[in-house]
Amino acid sequence: MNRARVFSLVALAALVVAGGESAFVRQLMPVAERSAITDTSGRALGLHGFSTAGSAKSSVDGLPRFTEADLARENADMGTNFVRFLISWRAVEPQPGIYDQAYLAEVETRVDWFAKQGYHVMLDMHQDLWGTEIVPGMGIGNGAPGWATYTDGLPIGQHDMWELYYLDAGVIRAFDNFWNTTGTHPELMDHYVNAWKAVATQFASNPTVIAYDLMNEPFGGTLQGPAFEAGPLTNLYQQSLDAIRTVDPDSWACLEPQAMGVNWGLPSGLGVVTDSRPGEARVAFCPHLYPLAMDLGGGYSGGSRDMVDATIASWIGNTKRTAARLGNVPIILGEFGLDTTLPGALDYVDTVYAQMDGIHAGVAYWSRDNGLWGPYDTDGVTARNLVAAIDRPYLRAVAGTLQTLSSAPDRLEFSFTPDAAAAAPTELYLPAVGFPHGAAVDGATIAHWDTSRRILTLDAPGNPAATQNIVVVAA
Ligand SMILES: CN(C)c1ccc(C(=O)NC[C@H]2N[C@H](CO)[C@@H](O)[C@@H]2O)cc1
Repeated sequence: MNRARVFSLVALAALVVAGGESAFVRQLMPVAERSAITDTSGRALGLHGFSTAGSAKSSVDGLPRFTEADLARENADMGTNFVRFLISWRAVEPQPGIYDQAYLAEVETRVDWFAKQGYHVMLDMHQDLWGTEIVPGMGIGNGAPGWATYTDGLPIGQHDMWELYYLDAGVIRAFDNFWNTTGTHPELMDHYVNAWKAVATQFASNPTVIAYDLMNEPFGGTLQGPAFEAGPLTNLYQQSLDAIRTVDPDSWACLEPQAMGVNWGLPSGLGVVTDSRPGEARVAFCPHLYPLAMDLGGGYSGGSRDMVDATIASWIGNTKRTAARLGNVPIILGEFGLDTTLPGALDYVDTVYAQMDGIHAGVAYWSRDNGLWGPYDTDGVTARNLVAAIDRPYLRAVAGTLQTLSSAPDRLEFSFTPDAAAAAPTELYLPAVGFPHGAAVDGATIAHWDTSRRILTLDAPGNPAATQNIVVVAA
């Protein structure tokens, strides 16, 4: 990325930070335990996986170029257990009020692939730059259907850097019409909400789908910062969750902040979304992390590394505060990723996963597509450097409340408060490279070691009342 582009984006971000959280609000942040995303056995889930896949943005059928064999390879190579699966409004609702049941069935076929491998699926209603029809036939954006695209004839230029399209009047207008900032298309948000209801109707009874990521990287058009996030964005999320709950009482709603600024470590002004379900709310906060300094091309080394580390520190603090404000909700890092040929790229990946361990956040790497950002070469088979970086020890599921977690290539250490009501045991994934002969465990007894899937299962603790401190090392 050239410097001019970076600084134009930073200037935009500066506009956003003005409306960010005040120091006074920060003082009020409650310091309380965040809830967890749980499975049907009541275990707190650790989620490691990929966004699958960017190829769905432009495919005719709206599905990613991803096969069951690709999933088997990913599971064998990296032991992942989670997928942020890209779907699109254009495919769900190709004509106003008409829902493509064949498409939803094709998505469910892929969900069943993940189910067979013991994965958890989050469906991501993906968009970038609004939709494919912002400039008919040019395939610039993705997500929204053509019938919901109203640029009102305002100009859209041509840019080498795709992000700069967000500055074009026609793109901004398409978003302004959707968010009803113009007041001329109040029907669009209603359609979006009902599209989510159609998706939730399809998957409400499918336990493999645990969450709905309500909108990818929302953009407010002329509305930026809290005016957008605490206004129409929170309103859309509330309406979407209310509609989902009429058919699906149990899936989590993952709320993304606006991408502008927040991806880069600035605070989010997202408002509280209430959950009508009986019992604990099932809302999660799902920001993305893309340090602007990484875009300077310096990768994760030298001065660029220092700036990236500062961004990560800011991002962690702001993310924790927003998750607390939303109701001490779980956190999923919905996207992070980079060109892994950049200097220090794998150190960056290690740093991000270590930081996510520290806040018990799930992680979906961007993305599962083949090539320089992904785990496999363009042939989809040859493993790239990223495979070894993502093949790392992690907690798949904890039969209680996680208190602390840290990991290294050949060690995983955690503490948790057991929940006697959990109907399944604590599980860990341990890669072959760090645990070639399995594991030795201090603080618990091993119930089972699945050598082929590399899953370690621990016995329930003898004294469930006490916090358990567990250290897992190579045997
Ligand atoms: C100016 N705005 C609104 C903007 C700028 C930059 C990004 C971005 O890089 N996003 C990071 C990655 N996320 C998408 C998929 O969700 C990928 O295409 C981007 O690389 C987003 C928004």
